[in-house]
Amino acid sequence: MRTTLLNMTIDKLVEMMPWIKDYFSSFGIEPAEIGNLKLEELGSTPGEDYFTEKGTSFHDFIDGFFMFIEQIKALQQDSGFSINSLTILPGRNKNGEKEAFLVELKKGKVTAIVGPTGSGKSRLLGDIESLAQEDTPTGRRILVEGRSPSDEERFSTEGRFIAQLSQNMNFVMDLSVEDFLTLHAESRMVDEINHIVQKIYDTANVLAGEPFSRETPVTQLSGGQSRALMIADTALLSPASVVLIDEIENAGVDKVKSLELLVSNNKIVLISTHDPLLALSADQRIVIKNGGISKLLKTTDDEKKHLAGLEKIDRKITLMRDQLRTGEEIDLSDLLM
Ligand SMILES: Nc1ncnc2c1ncn2[C@@H]1O[C@H](COP(=O)(O)OP(=O)(O)OP(=O)(O)O)[C@@H](O)[C@H]1O
Repeated sequence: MRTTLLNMTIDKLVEMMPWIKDYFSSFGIEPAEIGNLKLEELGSTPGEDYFTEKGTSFHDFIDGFFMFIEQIKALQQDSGFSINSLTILPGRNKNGEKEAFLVELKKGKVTAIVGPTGSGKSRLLGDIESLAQEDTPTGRRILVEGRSPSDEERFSTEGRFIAQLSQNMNFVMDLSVEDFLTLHAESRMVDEINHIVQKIYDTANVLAGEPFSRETPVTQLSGGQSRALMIADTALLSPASVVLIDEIENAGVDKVKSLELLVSNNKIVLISTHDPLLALSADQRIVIKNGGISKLLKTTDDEKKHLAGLEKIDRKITLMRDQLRTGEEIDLSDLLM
């Protein structure tokens, strides 16, 4: 790797690892001014004398450069804890009665949260998001890898391992989609920024019903487009290993594909939903009644067998909804009666 990097131009290195600009700056070197030069050529321009003046040598500068990369890579691996399991210890329902179930949530598995409106689905997501320790109305406790979370895990905003996609996504910054994704990729210190930005953008366009351009300001995206962008961003760039989703079905995104994308990235996914297709796509479902977890159901083989049929019905309804929106006549020909 050392030889490959020594043969790359400064421009290419900065494109791959924007954070290395800081290393050059610490030697008073502005990378943009020497962008065309290969790393190994810095021995002649600015030259050995320049490094001597800075109290070092070209050799030490290069050694430091590779050490800097190693350190940042180690930091990247540490940022965002990788979580294999969460446990929900029983709290109380709205009548103060104890919940009967302890629920384990495992990496790569989807859990649906179902129950009537106002029953407490969002509350459960909120308990998990805040890693509740008997300090919310439900009195639940959430364990991380079977132990109580540290204060840092609960309250630090750095390296949070839980991402929440809420029903309303409001962007406060007026950036284009491309600038927003680039900014996020830079802050995550990933290599190949352009590549990941393109991948998230392409994926978001597949998930969103109506396509959007990279130049669109994020504040002008429709509800469905902004959710699609955040889902793709969370799945492909966020270090979070737990993703909480509040009612994806009304968001105007391809819900099944969204779920597949999140699960394929080995995350713990919880989704509050009224949608049978989503609920049965999950591995298990928590039933909430009157503020408490009243049942924990594993998705049965029989239910899974019917998923394909359910998906067909769902596609038909989506098509009819689109026809309704665009003022076309609704095609009822192949509707099952
Ligand atoms: N165990 C509980 N004890 C006390 N209050 C609770 C409990 N569970 C939920 N609540 C409260 O009940 C209210 C409704 O809960 P919540 O918003 O979570 O319902 P929901 O199922 O998400 O509803 P919707 O389907 O309409 O989004 C909230 O104010 C919530 O804090």
